[in-house]
Amino acid sequence: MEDKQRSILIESASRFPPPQGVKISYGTSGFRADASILSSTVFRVGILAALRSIQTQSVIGLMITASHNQVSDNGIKIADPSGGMLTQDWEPFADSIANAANPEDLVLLINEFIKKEHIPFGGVQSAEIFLGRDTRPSGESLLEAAKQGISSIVGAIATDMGILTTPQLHWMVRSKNKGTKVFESSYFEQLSDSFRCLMDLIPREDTNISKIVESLIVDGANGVGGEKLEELKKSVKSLVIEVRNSGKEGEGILNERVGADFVQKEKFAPLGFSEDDAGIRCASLDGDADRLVYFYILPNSNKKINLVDGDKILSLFALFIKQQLSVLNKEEDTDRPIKLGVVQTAYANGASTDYLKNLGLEVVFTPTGVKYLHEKAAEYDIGIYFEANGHGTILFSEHFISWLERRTNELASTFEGSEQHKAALRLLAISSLINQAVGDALSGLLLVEAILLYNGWSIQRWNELYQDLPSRQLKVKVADRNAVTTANAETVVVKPSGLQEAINIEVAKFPQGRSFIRPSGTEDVIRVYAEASSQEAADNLAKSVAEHVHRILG
Ligand SMILES: CC(=O)N[C@H]1[C@@H](OP(=O)(O)O)O[C@H](CO)[C@@H](O)[C@@H]1O
Ligand SMILES: [Mg+2]
Repeated sequence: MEDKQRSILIESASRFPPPQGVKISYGTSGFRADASILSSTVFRVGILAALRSIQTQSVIGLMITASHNQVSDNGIKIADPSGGMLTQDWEPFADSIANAANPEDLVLLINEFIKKEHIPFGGVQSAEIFLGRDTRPSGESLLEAAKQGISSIVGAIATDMGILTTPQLHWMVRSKNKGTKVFESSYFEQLSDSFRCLMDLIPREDTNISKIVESLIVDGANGVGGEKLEELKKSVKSLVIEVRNSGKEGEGILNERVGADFVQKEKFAPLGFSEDDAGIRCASLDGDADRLVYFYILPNSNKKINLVDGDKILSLFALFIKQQLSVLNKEEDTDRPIKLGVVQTAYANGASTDYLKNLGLEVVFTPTGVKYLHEKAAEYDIGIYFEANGHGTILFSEHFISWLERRTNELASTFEGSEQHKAALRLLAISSLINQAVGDALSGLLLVEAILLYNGWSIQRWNELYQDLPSRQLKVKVADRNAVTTANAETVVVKPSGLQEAINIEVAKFPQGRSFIRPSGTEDVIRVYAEASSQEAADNLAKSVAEHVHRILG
């Protein structure tokens, strides 16, 4: 490293001292903590992003958000050139620089890493980083810290893309690196055009549209998603969407008893909804709009809901895509079978997995965290992944898209307007509607709406695809959550010894029982999940497993 570069780094890093006595770690999706201790982390991630941009010769994204966490928290997520999450190989480096005690140690770590990764550092170099942030008040000063980190690498520039949802920023990074338009207006246009295309392909004669025309009510978690949905609404006139908790001044606090995480975990209507909404199709976004769940309020139930979670969104998508593929390939065999795969985590409700397998689909499991699901889904021609909490998308391989485009053109010239042609057009529209970079509540919502309209289904009909097994999630605070290691997509505890045996004994006591534990990657707790044939049984199983965790880990 040249002296000039070194002194810029030392000087700027000294303005962002790390918090004393706190270890910050790169979690399930980036760094997250109380906003007041994050400026040095964000500054250092700015440096990392610049190095990643130099190495990949591509634009990198930094999103300042703490998603569904409380408003006083914040965090930073990194988008790689494809628009996906930062490559896992770089996570240890992120961890180590975030915790470097002083500017000298920081420079040392950077130097070592540049050599190890053969980053073409020094001389003439350029790097560009797109920055986005959600609506948190701490976002502005953290944005400044990120900019300072970026500009402390010679040749690196930061481009502020403004207040965005996380998936919008990932989409922009992906688009920029593919050489397509990156404006926010282009994002909205792509979504609304492909949605309209799906609408136009609904067979008029057998739609039961009248059944579900009543408006959709969306809980925006008082965050950025509500605001953006108001924008998107303007160009999808065929949908009647009412946005509540939209983040407007005075409407409520970000993620406080609102949002997808609250709705999914509590199975209770968010603030701003009442018994008057009973039976109506409702959806909820999380604080940075990368999660989506649906629900409807049960009448006379004190705002209890039936939750239509990520597993059911996944099932709706998988069923529709499978149907379209079978129409497309009806008469002649294609040159090769199309590989359709579904990716879930251990948190997926067992009933959803059974349902998907009964449809004849290939279902695979990965550890928790979208980075794992996304990577796995990318192995298929069409890979559909969702976490139960509502984060997921559908990935179409480049190879499959090219094949589909060729096929669509062939069909247009031979069987224009045929069912096969329409199925091909629908699949193409889906590939453009659904975010290819990362799970996106806004694009997911439009696809759900399009499929419900196509099927003529109410939310109640959709919910009946299968019945969830009762489940319970608990958190247990322990001395050191990292003492737990797991295997088999986190379903088996390897360490500490004896714990898995204890869980097995509990599980065997309950019909349809299933339970697993794992250390959270975003909170300092052990998570316990249990499923059984009745709610009482699931609650009891979770409780007894939690007791073992407490006994063994203290
Ligand atoms: C059970 C659960 O919902 N876990 C969530 C949560 O991770 P944990 O590692 O469980 O804290 O936050 C992640 C990031 O949003 C999300 O990917 C994941 O699914
Ligand atoms: Mg989120």
